[in-house]
Amino acid sequence: MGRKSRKKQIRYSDTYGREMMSLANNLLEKANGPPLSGTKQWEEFLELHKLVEIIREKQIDHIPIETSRDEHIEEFLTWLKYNDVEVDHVSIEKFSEGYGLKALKEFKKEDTLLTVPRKVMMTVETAESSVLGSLISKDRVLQAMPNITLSVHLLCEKQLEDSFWKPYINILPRSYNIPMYFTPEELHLLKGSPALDDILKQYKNIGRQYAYFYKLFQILPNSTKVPLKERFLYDDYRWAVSTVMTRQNHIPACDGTHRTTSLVPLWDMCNHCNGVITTGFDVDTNSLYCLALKDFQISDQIFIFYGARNNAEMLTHDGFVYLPNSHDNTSIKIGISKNDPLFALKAELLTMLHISTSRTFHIFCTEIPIPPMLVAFLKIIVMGEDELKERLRSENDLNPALLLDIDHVASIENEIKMWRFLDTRLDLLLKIYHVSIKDDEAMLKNNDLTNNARLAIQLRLSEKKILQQTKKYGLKRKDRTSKLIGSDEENANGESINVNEEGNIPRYVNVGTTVDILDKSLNGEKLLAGLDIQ
Ligand SMILES: C[S@@+](CC[C@H](N)C(=O)[O-])C[C@H]1O[C@@H](n2cnc3c(N)ncnc32)[C@H](O)[C@@H]1O
Repeated sequence: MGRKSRKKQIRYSDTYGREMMSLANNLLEKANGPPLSGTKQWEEFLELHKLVEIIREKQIDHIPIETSRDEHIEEFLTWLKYNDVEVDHVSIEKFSEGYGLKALKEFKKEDTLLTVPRKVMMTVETAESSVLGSLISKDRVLQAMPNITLSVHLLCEKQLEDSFWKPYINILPRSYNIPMYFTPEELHLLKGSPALDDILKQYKNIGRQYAYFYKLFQILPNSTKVPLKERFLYDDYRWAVSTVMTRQNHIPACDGTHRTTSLVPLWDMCNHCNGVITTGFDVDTNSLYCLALKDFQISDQIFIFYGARNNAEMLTHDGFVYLPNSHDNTSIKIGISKNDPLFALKAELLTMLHISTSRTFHIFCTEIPIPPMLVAFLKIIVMGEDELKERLRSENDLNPALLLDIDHVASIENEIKMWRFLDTRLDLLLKIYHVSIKDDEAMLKNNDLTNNARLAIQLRLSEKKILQQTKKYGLKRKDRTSKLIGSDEENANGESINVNEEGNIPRYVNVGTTVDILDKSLNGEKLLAGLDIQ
């Protein structure tokens, strides 16, 4: 099928085999280490990376010369047609997002774009009935991890000259932009980003899996049909895992009892845009179907929506950063110190709201960036003893669940303290990046950046912008509270506390219920109701 290789059949020399086994043992031992964080995690990554690069260097001569994807498109379309996939209304073209589908006719919103029958899909079930089947029945890793099974299945089929899926495999990308392909310098640009932890874990996992399978394939009997004993390169495994990661879908298993992980030819040529999920599976026709998420004119690129992911997930699992991402968010970790004398009371109140005392929250790029759980957490973390005790008694209007409502003002002092607390936390997070938004914007103007470096900078910039917008939002709410209530005063800690005309600190305000205190001091203006925060 037009694939040329430098060496038709690789016969490993004894020296290569011995060296590789020693490197695989070393990699397995290192990658099996306990999870680390911070500087230790980065140092571990550098060690793993060094080892993996030694392995890649050793295998460089075994990497075949790949043909271009273009050369295989016609053959792929013929294969699809032969297997009952309707391909007359779309074509495969190159776009800025890589290859994608172009509309050859007008599609109205909700028209059927594609139907792909199960028989062309590569799934965990087809893996079980393939040359890999007997190994899956014995190996616990393959049994427990469907993505890995599908990746190894794909790799086996890639090695088999007579694979049913050869025309599909030939049009798959040759390489990816997911962070597993980044150099340490490119990854270092993500310092400060919460995404880095997941990315380094992903790198370690792939290293561990590669070493595990390398050893496993070496001890397979010579009679094995698994075609990976003779050739199992790190680059091949990384490619297979990346292919599955960026293209997989879940469909009902043949017997309908569970979902199975699958690769769906043609459907997986669609690139992503904002929207809603329009892909489903019709069990009657045993086909995946995909509807148009909007009108597409002739020659438009056909996009689908991959799902609500933030840009960190997009980069880690899909290899791109989507700048108009309406689901973008970033995470912020907050915990109550065990040394806080009010820890027990705060913990009790948080437990009533099913919030743990230390956790990660997501903040969004939406009009109200802060989710209800974080609102409650912020109110509780800055509460004084009396307020906590009163809330815990849940009397009158002080039901703890009200704390989840951003428009519920626990007390003016509490309101101001919570936004101030958040502001300090956000400042700290912004500082961890070491590079300002302005610097990032300037760096992105540099045309010499590698594609991976550009992606890393785009991600950290999008995260910082969310932190910055949230900071603005919090400060506006705090300032509005201060202005509406009266003059600013400072308590003994130098913190400003607001007093009303009578010189009292208003305590509890439920917007929409007990607004009397505010109504008195604000000439009837409702605090926080209808805030327009840009
Ligand atoms: C399911 S595949 C889509 C087909 C792919 N473009 C190809 O050439 O085979 C997903 C990959 O397409 C690319 N992609 C999809 N949507 C994108 C977007 N909006 N911007 C940039 N790249 C995108 C990413 O490389 C992603 O990993």
